[in-house]
Amino acid sequence: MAMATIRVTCGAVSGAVLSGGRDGEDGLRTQHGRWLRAMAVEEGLEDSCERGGEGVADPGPDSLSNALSSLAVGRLVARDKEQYAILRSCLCAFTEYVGDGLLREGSPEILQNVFLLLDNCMRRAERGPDAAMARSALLPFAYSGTTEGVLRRCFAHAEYGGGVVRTVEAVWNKWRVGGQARGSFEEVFRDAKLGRQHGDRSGAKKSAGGEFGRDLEQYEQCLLQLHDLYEWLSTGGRDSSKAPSQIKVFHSVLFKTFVLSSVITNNNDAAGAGALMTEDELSKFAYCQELFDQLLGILDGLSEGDPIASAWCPPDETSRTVLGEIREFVNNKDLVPSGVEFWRGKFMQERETRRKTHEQLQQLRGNIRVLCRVRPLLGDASENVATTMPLPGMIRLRKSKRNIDFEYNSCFGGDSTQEEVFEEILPLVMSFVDGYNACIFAYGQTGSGKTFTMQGTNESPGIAPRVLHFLFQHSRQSQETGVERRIEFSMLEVYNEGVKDLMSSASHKNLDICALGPHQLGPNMERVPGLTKKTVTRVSEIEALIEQGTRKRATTSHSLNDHSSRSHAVISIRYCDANDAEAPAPVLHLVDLAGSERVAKSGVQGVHLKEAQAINKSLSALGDVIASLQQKSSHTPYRNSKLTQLLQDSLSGNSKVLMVCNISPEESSASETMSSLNFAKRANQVEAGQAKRVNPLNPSS
Ligand SMILES: Nc1ncnc2c1ncn2[C@@H]1O[C@H](COP(=O)(O)OP(=O)(O)OP(=O)(O)O)[C@@H](O)[C@H]1O
Repeated sequence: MAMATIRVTCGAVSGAVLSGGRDGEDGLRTQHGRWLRAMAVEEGLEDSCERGGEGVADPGPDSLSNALSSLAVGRLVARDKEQYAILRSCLCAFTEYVGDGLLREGSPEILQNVFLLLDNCMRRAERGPDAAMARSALLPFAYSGTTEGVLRRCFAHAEYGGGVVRTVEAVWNKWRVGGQARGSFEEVFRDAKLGRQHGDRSGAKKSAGGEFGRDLEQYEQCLLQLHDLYEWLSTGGRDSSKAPSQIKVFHSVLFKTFVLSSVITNNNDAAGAGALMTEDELSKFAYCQELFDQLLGILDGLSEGDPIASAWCPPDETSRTVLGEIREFVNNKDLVPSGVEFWRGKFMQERETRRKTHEQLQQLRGNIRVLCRVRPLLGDASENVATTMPLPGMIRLRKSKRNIDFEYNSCFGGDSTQEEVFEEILPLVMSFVDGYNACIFAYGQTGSGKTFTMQGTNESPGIAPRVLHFLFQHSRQSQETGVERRIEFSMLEVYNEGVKDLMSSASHKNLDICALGPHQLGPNMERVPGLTKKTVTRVSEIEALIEQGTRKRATTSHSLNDHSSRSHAVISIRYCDANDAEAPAPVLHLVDLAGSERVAKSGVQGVHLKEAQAINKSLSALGDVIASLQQKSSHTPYRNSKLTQLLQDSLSGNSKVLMVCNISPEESSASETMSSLNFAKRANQVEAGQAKRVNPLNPSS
């Protein structure tokens, strides 16, 4: 319905061109006819002018009107050379009028229509089945230096009203995108204004209704162009080689549409809601906005590698700002773009491929893998949430009204289960049973779910008990194939820079850490000599051991967590060859770090303040080690804390390492969350190198 109305209106535009608008001086039509006749003679088209019905003196309103309205709606029958020739003559005539300064204050419609047609010609010449013909017929004319000169003169007529200026600007911008014009619109416009010989702005001011009408006409043109572009973009079989030229058109149409839509909206608002628009105009306006949204939706969903996405690069800052505004404008609305699903699917597919490739590369380099887990909201469900997961593997943090995106190997939301998390770390556990050292450490603010993830509860067991269950299963299977395994379990804590054995029934005395460097420790040498190791043979023993260790572990209550761990807990599991006590066995460390919150925020004092300071010292030492590994420094400061001395074997390339970054979703925790996410990002960049098998317990794997 909307499209039919547009054609009628465009016909009226052409009619205005032919009748010379409101010029009325010495008869534009006569002059026009004179020019056209000369052109027609030059082109050898006298016959067709005569066929127009009004003789050679005037090519006839019908033929020209038809040709112009065809052009205006972008429906020119291209194969008709004759039509192009007439159009070309017509355009030449109008342009010459402008060039000769014959168009004065009385002729804004003509000026505007000339540019509409110019604009349309350029569009026709850039695409469509008859592009080649249109190009040869029109482009030399439209892109010629003469036209640039004419455009410059037109700026001098800017006082005809905002509508004309905007049309000129849109045409000019299109030229700039095509690399045809020199200088920016603003510069040329300013120059033209300075060089203007006469002109009375106030006298030439148009009524709001007049300008508004012209804006709508242009808007209709945009609508047609947008419609074509939308169809092209949303078709799966579109030809990607045409993407750059399509995007050029797209840029300028979007720009123009945006300018026009704000002008129309402003005009309408100024005159009272809906006052200037008829119902039909409103529906056109809405249709245009909808198309516009859909186009942007498609662009948003394009993957990085898509030729359109790479061509979609705003030419300068101004356009970038305009595009930013367009996006804001579109994002404010609650539209579900229909054609977007296809592109979204494609995008997700490509993203997944990219993620897998990236992961393979990380494995080759021996990067620390990072898994991020968001704790569900606890207690006050009305608290504002600062974290979302817009895409797989991505965490978005909203902080100080800004969105910051972080990408990791995998991310888990508040509704994730312990099973899902274990499934994600299973490849690492498989590597461990295959003979590699491994380390999983949980990092995060206090109360963010580290202990829940690493140890869990009886109802919802975490990583440690699940790993042990898995090892029991695995050892049973290998027994069937004649290989006997033994599982050794130890648990210690680093508390106030002392190392304590959590499995020992003896007094809670501190243990020493072997001073040898990471590559100096022999295969069966102990990093913590004297640490109790329990051989576990039954599933039922596991829970009891973990519970015993956890009971002994230092916890306290402070303002952020009722049962906060004030120490770093390390569970170490050895998977040994039961028949060969001398055979080197791989070790898996499961590290539940103490909370990384700032001392002031936890609100502790006295002895707990000392604990907090020790935690901060060791975590900042861990941060220094990570930074040094990330920067590949020649020296890594493992010795600065007990925690880093303990973890040096895992971080120095002897192990496969995975970090779980636990975060709290609440807005009030955004600063702590940000620092955890940054820490995890740095850790993810660490290339520790490929770990080697300690002992190929399973040579076939
Ligand atoms: N994914 C989850 N699902 C359900 N409850 C959770 C989850 N993560 C954490 N919790 C709950 O949140 C609270 C705090 O979790 P937890 O004690 O594991 O945090 P923490 O990071 O270990 O804290 P701290 O560093 O102070 O020891 C606990 O009551 C825990 O049960």
